[in-house]
Amino acid sequence: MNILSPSLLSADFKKLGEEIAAIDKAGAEYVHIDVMDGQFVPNISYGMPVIKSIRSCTKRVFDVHLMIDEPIRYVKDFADCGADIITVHVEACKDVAATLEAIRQLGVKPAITLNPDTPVSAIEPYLNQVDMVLVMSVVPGAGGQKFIPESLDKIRRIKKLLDENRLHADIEVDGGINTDNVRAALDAGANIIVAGSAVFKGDAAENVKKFKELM
Ligand SMILES: O=C(CO)[C@H](O)[C@H](O)COP(=O)(O)O
Repeated sequence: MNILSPSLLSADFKKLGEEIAAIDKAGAEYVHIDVMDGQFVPNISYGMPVIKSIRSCTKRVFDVHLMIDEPIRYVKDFADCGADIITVHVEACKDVAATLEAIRQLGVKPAITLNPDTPVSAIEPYLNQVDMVLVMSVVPGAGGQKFIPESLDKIRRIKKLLDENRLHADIEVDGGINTDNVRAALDAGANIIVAGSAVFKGDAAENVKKFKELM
């Protein structure tokens, strides 16, 4: 089944609860939550207190993407505030295997991601430890950027590696996805779609429905 994970980064923060209720009711299966620390990426977004407070707004899966240095320091805090999936950057961890294992031990699904200029070979050793691989199709740090077309090849290569090794991890794609390119991402092998501005610009419920029809 293909899954939509709207990114709250583009939501209207002054009515976050209403925005989450709208995407939930319209059928989005996940809620994508981008945490930025001003170190791994230049921007700072939001963290544990916000996630804890919105946890009561929905029962949907909280898909937490940590754009932070040394995320192992905080994985327990994110698990405690309601994360169901925690994604860490291969570039941000001193010990990637230990970080993924720490997430697993907390009863949360571990996932790994890589920046657009990081080769697939960097994540290959960890594919047997993760429930999901996130392919960043923009440079992480901000919503509203243009999809990098080479990301489709990356998705295909990761899908091939997973299949060859009989691994069943999901493939998520994040950055610049809209109703014009979502089909290409799915056809390349992604099964979880993150969309921020294409969902929250305009009527979020209507936009979720349009995505779901195409998926
Ligand atoms: O991780 C992100 C940025 O680092 C966002 O999730 C991503 O960019 C989604 O926003 P949009 O769909 O507007 O590109």
